[in-house]
Amino acid sequence: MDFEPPFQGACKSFLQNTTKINKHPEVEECELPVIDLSHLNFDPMNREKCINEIAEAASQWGFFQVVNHGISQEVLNSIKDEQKKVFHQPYTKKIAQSFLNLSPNSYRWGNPQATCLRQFSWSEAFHISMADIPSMNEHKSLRSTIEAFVKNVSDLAKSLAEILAQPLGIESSYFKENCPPRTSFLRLNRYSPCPFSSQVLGLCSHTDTAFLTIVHQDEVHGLELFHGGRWIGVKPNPEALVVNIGDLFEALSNGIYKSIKHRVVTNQEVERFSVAYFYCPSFDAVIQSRSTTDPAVYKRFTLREFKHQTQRDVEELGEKVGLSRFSFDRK
Ligand SMILES: C=C1C[C@]23C[C@@]1(O)CC[C@H]2[C@@]12CC[C@H](O)[C@@](C)(C(=O)O1)[C@H]2[C@@H]3C(=O)O
Ligand SMILES: O=C(O)CCC(=O)C(=O)O
Ligand SMILES: [Fe+2]
Repeated sequence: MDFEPPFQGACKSFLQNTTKINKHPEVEECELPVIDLSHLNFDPMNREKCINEIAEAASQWGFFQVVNHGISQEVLNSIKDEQKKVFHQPYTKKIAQSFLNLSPNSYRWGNPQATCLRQFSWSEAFHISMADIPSMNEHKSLRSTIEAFVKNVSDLAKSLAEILAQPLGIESSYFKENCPPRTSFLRLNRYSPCPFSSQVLGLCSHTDTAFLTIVHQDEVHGLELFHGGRWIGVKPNPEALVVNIGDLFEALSNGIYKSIKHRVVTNQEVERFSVAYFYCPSFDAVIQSRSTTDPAVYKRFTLREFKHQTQRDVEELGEKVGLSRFSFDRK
């Protein structure tokens, strides 16, 4: 059987191997907390209530949805159309570095370092650093759509981060100082239909390395999060964007906000697209709890140290270990 996209090394041999991972059990779908951001513009009482809802969701779920987020449906639809066009190009074209004029290794299919099926991701992605967008000259409509999306989503990410910082007593200038416009990045995801959907994940279980991530998912089910000891499916809501706390906010908040494991399951028939904006600081930003009352849960680290550790873990173990590497409790 020929596979589109092509498999190199790892996945091919995992699939030929008779050892199977457990079939993903049917999961329940949930309505994540939905927060109406228009309440932030109402009277102070409504605003306060909305801020509390956001902080509550970040600590109870690590995930929530936002509506009236300020990004038009037109921009969201056009990013999906543009995504479709680039992903539907032949693999050999996408893998060529000159394709979108991005930095090396921006396009990836699966994760070649996976050591077993559980770690494999049946998906392809473009990582687009903000610094690379101006060079996407040959794909003008993709570039202008991405610019329109980024203009809106970066403001939204900053506002949400500032709101989340308030109850922690973190000064509102923190994000302005630590997250210059070029340090965040976009990940365009495509999950192609998978003939082995009961065995292979679209994106293996992970937490995000960011302060927070904003995801626009299409109407195809796939995103699941680990909550209350089980996997729960996030029902696609076309009006909403999904927001999740990343590792950096969990550390900064001294574990109050939770960076939750999530994954994407595959589907046999239909392809699925999503776009994720990872709100990140500069590499040398120091991530450290500001709590004056509770002992620090995590050691102080820079994003550079965190990324190097993740890279080492992915190379040696096939997956990211994440924040527990920096925990004071680590045995
Ligand atoms: C193999 C891996 C790469 C990844 C960490 C992981 O163990 C599994 C998911 C990957 C992911 C997906 C979202 C983000 O793009 C990312 C930076 C993250 O935090 O988890 C990547 C990781 C990566 O590319 O290093
Ligand atoms: O595709 C999705 O819904 C989520 C993607 C994701 O978790 C990621 O890109 O980190
Ligand atoms: Fe993620």
